[in-house]
Amino acid sequence: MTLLTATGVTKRYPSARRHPFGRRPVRTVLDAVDLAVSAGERLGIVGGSGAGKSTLLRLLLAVEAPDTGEVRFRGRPVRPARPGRLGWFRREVQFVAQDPYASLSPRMTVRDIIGEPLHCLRVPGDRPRRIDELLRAVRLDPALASRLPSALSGGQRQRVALARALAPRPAVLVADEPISALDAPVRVAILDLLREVTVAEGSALVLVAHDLAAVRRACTRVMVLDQGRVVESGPVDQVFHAPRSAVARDLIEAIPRLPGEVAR
Ligand SMILES: Nc1ncnc2c1ncn2[C@@H]1O[C@H](COP(=O)(O)OP(=O)(O)OP(=O)(O)O)[C@@H](O)[C@H]1O
Repeated sequence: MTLLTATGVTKRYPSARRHPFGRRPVRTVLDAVDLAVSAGERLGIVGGSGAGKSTLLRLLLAVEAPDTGEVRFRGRPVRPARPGRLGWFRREVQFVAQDPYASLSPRMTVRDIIGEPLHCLRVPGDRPRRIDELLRAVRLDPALASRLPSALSGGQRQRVALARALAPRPAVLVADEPISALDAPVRVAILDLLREVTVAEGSALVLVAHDLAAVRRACTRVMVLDQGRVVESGPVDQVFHAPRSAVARDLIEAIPRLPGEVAR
């Protein structure tokens, strides 16, 4: 079953003027991108810096609207709207940010952070029980539930962010470079957890990364972006072993080895 789709999405931004009184040139940052995420699927989006990955996520999350094309969830068009109006969509599509040092409220305990979307999105059910279940799912010691984020390591914070995103049982979890702010050994653990916990919770995953090895560890399918265009997509192993685009070949060459991972 197809859940989240982008059809022909294009995004343009004005860039710097070349002359003080000249017209502002417009840059196409995403160019007619198509994407479809099905239930239970784990899609990686890779590309170099400036390829348009974060812009694509902003469109998929209805934070920004595409200039042309559209985003749909279960066939229903999704566009940025007043906060209350997208509640149905926020329950279905949740987000894990890149930096767990910035994305968690410093004054809330772990328990309150994980419970916040249950409260804000009015998710029915036994909330304390769901929070305990999530703490177990992301393998956080229940003793940490009363701590503030400042008393947690980077990896523990990212586990909290993951538990919070999974709390409303989203159909799709979207993660933007969720390991880039973490130390190398912790990265592998978080990637493995992302894979395991999305399978266990029945959520599809969209994972943005610079690094094809990270996507290979967590995802089944990959889409390669370059200068706002999809240059290649397919099963991760196929792209990894027989890349068709120069960009995918370069990304494979640039792979920093994850600890415990053997070279191609
Ligand atoms: N609000 C904006 N206004 C103008 N230009 C923007 C805006 N947002 C993004 N861009 C430009 O769009 C291009 C793509 O940016 P984006 O952040 O989507 O790339 P990315 O693939 O996520 O890069 P990175 O891996 O470095 O985060 C960049 O050249 C960026 O400068």
